[in-house]
Amino acid sequence: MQELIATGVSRQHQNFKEVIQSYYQLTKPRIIPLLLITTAASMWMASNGRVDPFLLVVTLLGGTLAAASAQTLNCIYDRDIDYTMERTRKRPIPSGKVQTRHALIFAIVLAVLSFTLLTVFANLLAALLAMSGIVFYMVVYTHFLKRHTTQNIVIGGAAGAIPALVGWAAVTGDLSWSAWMLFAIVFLWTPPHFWALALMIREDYAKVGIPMLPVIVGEEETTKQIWIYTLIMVGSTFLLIYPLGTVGIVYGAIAIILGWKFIQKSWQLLHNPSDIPLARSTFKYSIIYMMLLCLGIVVDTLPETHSLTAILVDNLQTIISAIPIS
Ligand code: HEM
Ligand SMILES: CC(C)=CCC/C(C)=C/CC/C(C)=C/COP(=O)(O)OP(=O)(O)O
Repeated sequence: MQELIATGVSRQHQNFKEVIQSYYQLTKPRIIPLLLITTAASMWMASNGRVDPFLLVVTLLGGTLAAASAQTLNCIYDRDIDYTMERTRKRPIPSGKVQTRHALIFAIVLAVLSFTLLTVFANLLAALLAMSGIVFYMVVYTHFLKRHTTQNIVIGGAAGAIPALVGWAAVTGDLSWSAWMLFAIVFLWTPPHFWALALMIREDYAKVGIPMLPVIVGEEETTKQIWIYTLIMVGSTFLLIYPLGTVGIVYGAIAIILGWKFIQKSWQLLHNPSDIPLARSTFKYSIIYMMLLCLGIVVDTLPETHSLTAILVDNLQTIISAIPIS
């Protein structure tokens, strides 16, 4: 009955549209697009810029269903703390809009649909990887780590990096160093992404006893960790160029500009650990960063970009000699 107290909403009083909206909210839909962007970038890399549109659609759909299932399971498991935290108490389960049992059925249906879709239209490896994402996020992150260690999101972050593997596997049927490299980039990006947010909402986590890093070690140590992870993560983005050679100079230029800005933000945060607007801006930037970096991968791997850069390089001599030097 406590489920119904948060907002006073009764299940009997929901119309069809509200029911659909409640199930939609269970999937934490705002996070899914970025997971799909990493999947898509990986597909572009794996296919040298020539992605089969049908495969792209089914893989992204399968990925969406898997992520939605994982998030729904997380909403079920965390319904007690979600009820207590300000930010999460209006979620469908703590607010009494969806019954736990129905949410569980919904999550299972989503997972089955995802597995079937990916197995039939992509391949078994992509399907198994998507399922491993659900299991890892649910069992390793949500059950074992989230409530027990400050390293929860460092290790648990691997779940959020799995979509990068799904994309590569869907195209090639196996995994390569480049797939693992994109996985590593998302993995290393997760701590700065999440800890910047956790600096803003640490009181909420403290209230429910979740040992997120800023709650346990304070702001200064957290910003130090954000700084270290940002440096390693930005450095790692260049390994896709050398030694892996999967992307080229267009991606390189984009990675330098985006990475420099991320480093600047983390540096500022390191010197102003209590600056909440700065933490917010770093969190928001982390999302834009990942979006644009993935876009950089897509643009770089397009055959048109290759032709254009080849023409530019061929004509570099002529272009340079045409520049008037006084
Ligand atoms: C263990 C790893 C991660 C944790 C703990 C985490 C945690 C969070 C939390 C708590 C929020 C705020 C959501 C809200 O206000 O309801 C958030 C927002 C967000 N996260 Fe993460 N995140 C993780 C990994 C990722 C990954 C891997 C991605 C995608 C590649 C991602 C993408 C996003 C996006 C796009 C938002 C903004 C949603 C909005 O517009 O409100 N996150 N994250
Ligand atoms: C391939 C596949 C299906 C992968 C799963 C990827 C996945 C669902 C990643 C989610 C990462 C994330 C937003 C965690 C927040 O959880 P939280 O419980 O800490 O957030 P909360 O405090 O908002 O509940």
